[in-house]
Formats: sequence, structure tokens, C-alpha cells
Amino acid sequence: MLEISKTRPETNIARNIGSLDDIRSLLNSLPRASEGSVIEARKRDLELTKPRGSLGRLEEIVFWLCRWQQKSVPDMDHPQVCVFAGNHGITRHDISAFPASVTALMVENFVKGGAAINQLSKELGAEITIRTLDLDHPTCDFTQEAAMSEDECVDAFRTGMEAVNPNASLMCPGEMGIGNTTSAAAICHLIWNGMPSDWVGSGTGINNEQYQRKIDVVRQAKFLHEASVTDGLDVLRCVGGREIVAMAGAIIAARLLHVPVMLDGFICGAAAAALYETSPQSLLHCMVGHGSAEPGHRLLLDRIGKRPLLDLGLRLGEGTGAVLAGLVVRAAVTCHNNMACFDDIGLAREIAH
Ligand SMILES: O=C(O)c1ccc[n+]([C@@H]2O[C@H](COP(=O)([O-])O)[C@@H](O)[C@H]2O)c1
Ligand SMILES: Cc1cc2nc[nH]c2cc1C
Repeated sequence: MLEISKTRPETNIARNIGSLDDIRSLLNSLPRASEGSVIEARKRDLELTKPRGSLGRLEEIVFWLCRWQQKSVPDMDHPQVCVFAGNHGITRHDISAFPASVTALMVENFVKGGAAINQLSKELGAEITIRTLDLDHPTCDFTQEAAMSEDECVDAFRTGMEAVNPNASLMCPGEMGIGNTTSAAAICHLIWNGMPSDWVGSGTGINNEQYQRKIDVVRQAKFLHEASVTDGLDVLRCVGGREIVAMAGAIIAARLLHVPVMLDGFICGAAAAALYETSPQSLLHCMVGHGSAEPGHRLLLDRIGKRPLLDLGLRLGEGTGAVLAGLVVRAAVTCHNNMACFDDIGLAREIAH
């Protein structure tokens, strides 16, 4: 189940991606939804033994799965979580409650099966794919220079693309990276302006001095980079992290492979925000699993026009909120595929509706 090396046959999905411009072209030519697949599912939904619309968002989930899986019978047989780990140069400013070395320790924990994401993935029966992104070479301190060169950014995007299993029913992107709530806040501040304090939260649980420094790092990042960024991909290169770029790559590969995506918390949201800023169509195949306790996440979700499925006060990352929402998706599919129809119980549909 657990895969840290690239054991799956290459999909070759990233073969034409060698520059940010290649990614821009890709974002402008993504496959569209298959409305035809939804027609059968809507018809069946009307026959099921329940008042019309009474399963609320579970019904919406089923139609969304059919639309993006291109199947008239939705499938949750093979969910996947892709966890990406990266290190951040800005940790030198002491903006996290934990040292950067925890990123690598947590990757070992993922591999041994001891993290929260391992337990939740087991609950869902999800394949876990773990990719480390050059942990020994943190990104550059983005208060001084761009976090990544174009090549580094494109490499991370490609790693994300290649992690997605073409046979997945649902893909949940997750991340681990000490310092990455600062990076996510800087991404949002560069894209949507506002005040740094709109986007900065307490991450792993920082004290007041660390919070003030974090605000300052985000302010400096905007001051240094705002004149040179033209779109969300530039923003990712200038103030993102490799694991954040990899999540963006995984989200886009999933679209190409007809795999719907369940987004996770604030950092995953920042990856999605950068894609949305570059091409708003690029997130149509995504739902949001949960609303994070990081305050910037709610603002971000308003900006990208998405409503989370769950609200559990999580602020862990790793893909945990997305996988929990995957359990709701499984429940929706089980109802849709297994409920009896009005005919089966001897009730005419005209009476039922
Ligand atoms: O997903 C979230 O919304 C979330 C909110 C707060 C913290 N995290 C996790 O905590 C780490 C980043 O926190 P920090 O304080 O080091 O920036 C990183 O590994 C994230 O996975 C994740
Ligand atoms: C222990 C720990 C686990 C995490 N998982 C995701 N981010 C994390 C940050 C820390 C500090």
C-alpha cells in the first residue's frame, strides 16, 4: 500500500512539461466535464427510495464523481492520498513552533505507518503515495530572493503529476513541511492582497513573537515579489514550497486522468489558489474536504468559490481532512449504488414525488 519510491509504471504524464509556460498552456487546455455521464446518475437518483434532494450534498457528490470520472455509476474502489514533503528557507526566521528537522522525521513516520494520515487512510482503504522533494535542499528564503528557480519549480510540479495513480477513484493531495503555513499565507497575500494578518495564523501553534515575525516575513515577501509576478504560477515559484508546487501538479494530473480531487486544508488550498489565479477552470474537478482552523482558509475558500464538506477544527495537513471527507464520498456512493428503487418496494414514482 505504502509507496515512497516510484514503483508504479511511469504514466509519462509530465513528458511535455519543461517550463512554466508549458504548464500555462496545459492549464488553458484542460479536459472538460462529461455531462453525459451524469444523466444516468440523475435518473437513478430520482428512483431511489427517498424524497427528492433529501440526501443533500451526498447527491451533489455523486453527480460530481460521475461528471469527472466519466462514469454513469460512480466508483470509490481505489481512493489515493498523495503526501508531498518539502523544506523551507524561511524557517530561519523562527516562524514555526517546530524545527525544520521535523519534516524528515514525519516522513519516516508516514513510511512506518504511525501518522494520523496512515490511520485515516486505512479507515478509507486509500493507497498512500509519499514523495519527498529534495528535503536536504530547502527552498531559498523568499524575503531575500525567489524561493525556487524555474527549473526547480517545474521539477516539483512534474513530481506531483507523476505521483497520481491513473486508476484512482479520488485523489487527496496532502503535505508536510515545517514553515509552510507562512508560504501559504504569502501566496494568498500576493494573489489577493488584503493585510498580511488576513492570511497569517498560528500554524503548528506559535507564540506572539513568532506570530509578529511571520506577519513581517509575509509583508516582506509581497514587497519583494509583487512587481515581478504575473500569475499564480509565478507566485508559486517566488514564495511557494516544493511540496506546494507538487500538490498543484497532482491536482492538474488528476484532471488529465479523469480523477476527481478532494482538497485538504490551508496549504493545499494555497496550491489550488495559485492554479485558480492562473486559470479559474482548473479547479472544476475539485471539492474541498474541510475548512481548516487556519483563519486564512475561509477567506481563500470564499475567493475560489468553494464550500468545505466538513468543519472539524483540523489544522494538521497531511491530507487528513481530505481523506475524512473521502469517507463521506464513500457513503454517498454506497447509498447511490445500493439503495432500493420505488418500484422495488411497490410505490409508484408519481406518488413518491
Ligand atoms: O492543513 C492545514 O490547514 C494546516 C494548518 C496548520 C498546520 N499545518 C501543518 O503544519 C505544518 C506547517 O505549520 P508551520 O507552523 O510550521 O507553518 C505543515 O506540516 C502542515 O502540514 C496544516
Ligand atoms: C508533529 C507534526 C506533524 C505534522 N503533520 C503535518 N504537519 C505537522 C507538523 C508537526 C509538528
